[in-house]
Amino acid sequence: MAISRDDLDQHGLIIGVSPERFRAVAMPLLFDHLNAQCEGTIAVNRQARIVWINDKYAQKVGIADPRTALGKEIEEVLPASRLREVVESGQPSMLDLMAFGSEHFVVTRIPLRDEDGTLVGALGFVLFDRARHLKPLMAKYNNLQSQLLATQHELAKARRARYTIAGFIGASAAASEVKRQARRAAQLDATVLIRGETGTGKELLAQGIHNLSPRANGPFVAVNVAAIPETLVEAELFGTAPGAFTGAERKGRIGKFEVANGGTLFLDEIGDLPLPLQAKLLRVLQEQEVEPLGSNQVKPLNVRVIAATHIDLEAKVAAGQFRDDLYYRLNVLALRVPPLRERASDIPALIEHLLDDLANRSGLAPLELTDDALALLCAQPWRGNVRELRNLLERAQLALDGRLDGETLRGLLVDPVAPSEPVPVAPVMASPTRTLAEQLAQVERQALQAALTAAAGNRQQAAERLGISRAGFYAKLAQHGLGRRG
Ligand SMILES: Nc1ncnc2c1ncn2[C@@H]1O[C@H](COP(=O)(O)OP(=O)(O)OP(=O)(O)O)[C@@H](O)[C@H]1O
Repeated sequence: MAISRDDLDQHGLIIGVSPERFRAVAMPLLFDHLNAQCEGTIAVNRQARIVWINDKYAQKVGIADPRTALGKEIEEVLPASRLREVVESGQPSMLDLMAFGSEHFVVTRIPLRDEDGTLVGALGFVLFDRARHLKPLMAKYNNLQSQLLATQHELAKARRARYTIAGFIGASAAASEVKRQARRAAQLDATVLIRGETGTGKELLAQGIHNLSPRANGPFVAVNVAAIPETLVEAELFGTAPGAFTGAERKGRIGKFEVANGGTLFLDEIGDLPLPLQAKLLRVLQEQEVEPLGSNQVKPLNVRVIAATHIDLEAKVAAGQFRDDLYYRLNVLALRVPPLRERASDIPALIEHLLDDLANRSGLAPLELTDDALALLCAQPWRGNVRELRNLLERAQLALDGRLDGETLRGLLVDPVAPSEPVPVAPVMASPTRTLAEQLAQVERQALQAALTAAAGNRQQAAERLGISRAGFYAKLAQHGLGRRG
């Protein structure tokens, strides 16, 4: 049965043909056309087993005799095929990319129904294979795909904590104590509250705790609560459900709690968390499940929270601005990071570390400090702590030609404090948990640093103050990792 000339009017339009007859004629034609034009055709039955495959397709996928494929489950021959979904859902998949080995085919899949409309199988056509027609498009697709993979890799890397507890530079009693507490916190899985002025290294320690904890392979996600507009904090932390909002949020957003699942969430400036959200955070911490905004479904979580603050949280609790139950929940393990002025003996080692780090990052040679510049640096109060010190050294490195002397430094400091009295060294507390050798080493290191500070960085004088030879002094500096500088 075909459409005859009598079925056409003078314009060539088909007339007087019933839709059933038209369909009966067109269907086999369409199939023949697709079969001939396409790069391959395959059919499966209701169980997604192959019932037919044309020679072209068989050849493309390396099957010498198409009959050997018959009866096999589709995935056995085409591992990435989604024909099974089509036979199960009855829905076509009009255009898709299907991977085969290192190639990608552009495919279309349609369900096959019998005369009663009952689903009996599915047909798959390879519209184009990558090699012949779609090279430019596929090159673009492959390029985007590899860019996506690289970005995902970068993101995962960025979410890995960079710092370790050992990377927290300082051997003063105060620095050693906070590192000891951080190591202990890494062994436990409880919530941690890190207190300390701005720039003292709270985030660095949080990363160090994460890195030393059993969660080290999970993500480390940092959120600065104070940096997010109040109206967005809830969505940022807990996420939003799809459809809960219009515009950009329509698709829903994954909250930072979910991003940190399996790892650690660092909540910086926790004191700035709006009161209504404090209740929600408390619930998340207690229940270990999150309910995205606009959703009525809870998602289970496994996140450790490390919070940090530079403000007097107890005063906020007393003023009714911070929930006391949340305060107690966060304060399970409390760490206080000392300000730099309480551990001035650590300044020379910190300077050395920061200069090396800046040199590594910039590709420039490390800045050389003269003895008077070092002494001047050691005498400053550093209200912005290590961050301020780092920023100053960075500015100096960019502005100067590899060498920083006292006079130039005075020009860079806002309100320079002259080095006069030696910076007091925090006393070492005798500890029953550390060995005698460790405690003696700590005292020795502090003595070296104090002598250096008192001698304004002059090593000969520092050695004399300590009553040891210059060579002996240098050997001890090296032994304590205080190295050469200036
Ligand atoms: N003990 C340290 N050893 C080495 N680098 C440090 C140390 N403390 C701080 N830094 C460096 O100083 C900078 C500030 O540290 P960090 O961001 O951890 O401070 P913070 O206390 O979290 O600051 P804020 O309260 O402002 O968020 C970072 O570049 C960090 O690497």
